[in-house]
Order: sequence, then C-alpha cells, then structure tokens
Amino acid sequence: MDEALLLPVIDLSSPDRLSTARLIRQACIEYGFFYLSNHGVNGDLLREVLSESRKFFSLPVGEKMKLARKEHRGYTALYDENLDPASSSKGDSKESYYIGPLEDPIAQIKLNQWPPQDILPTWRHTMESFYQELECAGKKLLSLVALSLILDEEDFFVRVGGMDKPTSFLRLLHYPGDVIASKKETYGASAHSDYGMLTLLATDGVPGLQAYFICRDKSKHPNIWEDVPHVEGAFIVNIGDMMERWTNCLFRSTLHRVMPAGQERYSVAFFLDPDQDCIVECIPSCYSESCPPRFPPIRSGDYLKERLRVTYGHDGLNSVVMKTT
Ligand SMILES: O=C(O)CCC(=O)C(=O)O
Ligand SMILES: [Fe+2]
Repeated sequence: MDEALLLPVIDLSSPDRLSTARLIRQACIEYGFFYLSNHGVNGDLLREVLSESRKFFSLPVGEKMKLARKEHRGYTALYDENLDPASSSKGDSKESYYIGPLEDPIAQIKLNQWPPQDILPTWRHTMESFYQELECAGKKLLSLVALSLILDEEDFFVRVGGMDKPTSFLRLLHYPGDVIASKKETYGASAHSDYGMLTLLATDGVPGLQAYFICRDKSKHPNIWEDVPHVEGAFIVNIGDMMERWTNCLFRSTLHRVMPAGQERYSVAFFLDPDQDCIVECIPSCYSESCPPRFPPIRSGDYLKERLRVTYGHDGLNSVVMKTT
C-alpha cells in the first residue's frame, strides 16, 4: 500500500457556500469520499457515543440477542452479515446496532429497540441526541450537494420529497481485535457500497477503512484499495448508491471495506436516506442526449428493501414501515 491518500476536507461552516459546493462536486466526482470538518456535532457527545457503544457490545451475547435486529433496528451479531455476497468469507467479523428514525411522541408505532434502562441508563438519550445532531449536519451538507449539482436550487432534495420523513439509520459498529483469520478471507466489513444518499462516519482512530478509488485516467494511477485514515474532529463522508443513481454516476458511490486491524475498533455510521416514498430519478442537469439516464426511476423504500434483502437474505422490514401510501 502506498502512502495514505489525502482526501479533500470540506468545511461545513464556511460562509462561501458556492466555493464549498464546487469543492464537494470535485470530491464527489473524483473520489465519492471526503472529510467533513466544522460540522457542528459536539465532540464530547461523540466520545460519549463511543463509550456507550463499548458498554453495549461488552454485554453478554444473550443480553445483546434480546435486542436482535427487527424492522432493521437492533443488534446484528458477529458474522451475521456479509456485505459482499460475492465473497467466500463466512461473514463479516463485526457486530452492530441499528437505530432508525426517532419516534415522535404521538407516533403509534415504536420500532427502535433500546437496552434496558437499569443496565444502560443514559444509552438511549445519548444515541437520540447524536442522531439528531447528525441529521442536522447531514441536511446542511445535502443542501450543499444540491447546490453542487443544480447550482440555483439548494432545496432540490426537499422539493422532490426526500426530506419529508428521511429514513436515516445510525449504526454502531464493533470490530473485535481478536478475530482468528481463517483460511477463508476475513474482513471486518467486506467490500460494499452504501445504499442511500450520504454516509457520515466517525471512527475511534483505529485504522482499517479502505476505499477502492477508480482513476478515470487509468494511465496515471492503477485502481487500488487505499487507506482512508481517521482525521481527528472530522467525519468521513461518502456518496451512496441512491445519490449515484440521482446523478447518473457523476457522483460515485465508491466501494469500501474494513480490514481487520489486529486491534479492537469502534465506529459509528449515519446513513442519510430519503423519505421512503421519494422517487429517485436522474437529476436533469446530469443527463443529456449523448448521456441518457442509466437507471429507471425507483421508489427509495423499494430500493432499500431490495438491498437489505440481498445483504441479509430478507429485508427485516414489515409492511407497516415500507407500505406505499
Ligand atoms: O466502520 C467503518 O469504518 C465503515 C463501516 C461501513 O462502511 C458501513 O457500515 O457501511
Ligand atoms: Fe459502508
């Protein structure tokens, strides 16, 4: 592996929105990855989230399994998931915990699962606060992404209904350090692209994340897996598949994976996904007669459901969540 690539750093607090949008456009075309600084998410809150995450994953397996993933919320155990169905790996050597959209006080359906308060009293509050702060940063970033694509329409994703009721998921991840490498390939997370619009990722600083950057000018660099190192105080942001569809592959949903670091690792990913009824359809500025849309329009909820079915063998979502209204 060559020395680590330095991805662009986008300052979310910059008052020069147009220049920021141009930088985002360049980063998304070239890499599909960038760092996000000055994002407004409290650093102490992130440390708290990582500490609460550690407490949860340290519980006995039996306790964790009481919260096993239902409706795509809750615990997924070690080797439960294989993000690259084409690989021969026995499953990814990670465990995780999903938290979906937060319930509003009058909602009848409560889908998120929470560890018992007598075991982890401040857990739910910490995760809900973090979810809200990430959603706020994600929405700000999304309006800059819209600006980077359409220039005069910062609320594009709001106008197409993507932000009516976003279906974002927060995912806590734990990669144990003592995984015994079998003869089969073992990955912390096997090669995959994310399904949604944008992913904001925070790590505890332990290395492992790699991305497969495809160089448009193949004479310059071969395609290669590159380390994506942790940058203190910044989120790693990557483009997801729905954004790739929206932009007709102008913005890249780059393959990435997590290699076992021989050391325990914690990370938190926030998948900013559109309202399930939003139709993901090529943005007019991203196609022309010579470059027609590559994908047919698709309902976001249907797309997500299919991707989860491939990853887990079933989507884990019932008709209540995914029904078309
Ligand atoms: O843990 C990481 O660094 C990456 C996790 C990831 O790519 C994912 O959960 O989609
Ligand atoms: Fe990912």
